[in-house]
Amino acid sequence: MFQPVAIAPSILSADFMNLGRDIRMIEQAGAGYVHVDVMDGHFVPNLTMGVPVVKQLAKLANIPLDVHLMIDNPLDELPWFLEAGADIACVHAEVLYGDELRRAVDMIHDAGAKAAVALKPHTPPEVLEEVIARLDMVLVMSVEPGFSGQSYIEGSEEKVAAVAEMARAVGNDALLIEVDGGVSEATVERLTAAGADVLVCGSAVFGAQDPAAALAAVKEKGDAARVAAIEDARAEEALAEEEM
Ligand SMILES: O=C(CO)[C@@H](O)[C@H](O)COP(=O)(O)O
Ligand SMILES: [Co+2]
Repeated sequence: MFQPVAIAPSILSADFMNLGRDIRMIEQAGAGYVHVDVMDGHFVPNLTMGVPVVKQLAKLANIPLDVHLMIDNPLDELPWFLEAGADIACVHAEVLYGDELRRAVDMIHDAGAKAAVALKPHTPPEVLEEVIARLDMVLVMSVEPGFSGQSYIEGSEEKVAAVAEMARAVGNDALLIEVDGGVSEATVERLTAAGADVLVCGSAVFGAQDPAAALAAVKEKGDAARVAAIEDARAEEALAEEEM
């Protein structure tokens, strides 16, 4: 069944002096989430925003906050971000060892939020094996985390397809797959055709002359590619049945 894609504009690329105005603008343009890039200067070489800003964003936004935690110590800091109002809390698999990934997912769910795990471009989806059945979202990074405005890493859509296959195999039909990094009108179609549900857009939206129109254009292309992928799959099924 067709489910429209959701756009999650990254507030990191917005005007920090006018966050309320920019949030209203993306809400009116049809954004599904506000993507919040928290960077600690350790896990990534950039320092962005912390708990007080997330708290203010939670007050401003009428759509869910999707908080991408690019931090070294998520188990220590998760409680603060959950308390601050993260609707989706997304931790990086690369800094969680042994049973820590499972504990992070439990901590997020116990706080009533949705649990997401992010994978850097070189992290294989197999690291999700133990938790994928219970996850609400997987974030596939299509650039090295740290900065907005980077170019999409070609082939990232293959990881999206691999995550979609893993979710199907464990029966997690509700899992959302989010893609983050270099998503634009030029890259969205291959991503949604591969199974992406949520598209983070930083520079493609806030760097455009008309951000609302840019958001709508990415969404329109993503939805169209999704419809086409469903139609292709149906046609293949019908052909296979005829041949039986
Ligand atoms: O998490 C990150 C970068 O680490 C992203 O959310 C970017 O901030 C998205 O920006 P664009 O690549 O869309 O410009
Ligand atoms: Co991000």
